[in-house]
Amino acid sequence: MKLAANGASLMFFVGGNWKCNGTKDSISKLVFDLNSAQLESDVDVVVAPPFLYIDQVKNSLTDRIEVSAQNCWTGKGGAFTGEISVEQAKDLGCKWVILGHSERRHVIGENDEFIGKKAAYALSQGVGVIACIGELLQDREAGKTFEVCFQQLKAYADALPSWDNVVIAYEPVWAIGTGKVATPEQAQEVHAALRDWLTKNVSAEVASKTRIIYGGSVNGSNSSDLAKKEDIDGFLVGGASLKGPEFATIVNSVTSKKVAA
Ligand SMILES: O=C(CO)COP(=O)(O)O
Repeated sequence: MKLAANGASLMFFVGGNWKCNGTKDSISKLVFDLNSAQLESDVDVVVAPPFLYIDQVKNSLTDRIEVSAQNCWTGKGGAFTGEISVEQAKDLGCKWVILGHSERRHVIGENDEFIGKKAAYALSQGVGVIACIGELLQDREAGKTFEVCFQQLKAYADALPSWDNVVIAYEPVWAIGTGKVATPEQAQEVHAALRDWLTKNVSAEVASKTRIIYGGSVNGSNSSDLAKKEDIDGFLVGGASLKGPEFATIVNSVTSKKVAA
């Protein structure tokens, strides 16, 4: 297991990104299943419901699991029709916000600068950032995986005053929702390169204490092999996080990490 600068191990982190899925009824069932699940204690567990259901989830979900927003506005609220401010997400009990997700970059059209602004503002309000990055299939095929990921990481580095409350989520776009998971070796290679980039461009301390989690077709069958890799500090899960028992299996894959350490 990767050690923080102070010698303590990095806490495994598993997030469930529910995306734009669910109804009051299906979410109530999912919360029931999560509340009934046995979760290993040494894992930070977070779920990100759609905004409209955050209050319902906060009011019914065990405190063992923290709640994240899936997006936020770049600054304080006001005359921004359709937007949600960090203050509002925090008011409903969100401790985290997912930013820079590939669906926001490539479907909605958000760019690095806009994402960086959001991240800096969220941190300034005491909300942790799950900072997503990842290359498209065409980038990987053109041998540009590192170049693209480093550029996205640099945009965060340029915008953020501190990395204290940040988790990096490496999510190769070709693996998201496709059932085509990165192999443990492919994911490890990028995670190690990202850590190395942080060492050289931010600091050795930030590199060793920042969790780098993997996302893209993670499920209950592939999570333990991925978790064994040294630089994989957890997961950001989409589809499989909509099934409580399977999400619990992914959370509990931390046990294979402990064996591998
Ligand atoms: O986008 C993801 C998590 O943010 C991953 O989605 P899937 O797990 O459905 O591939």
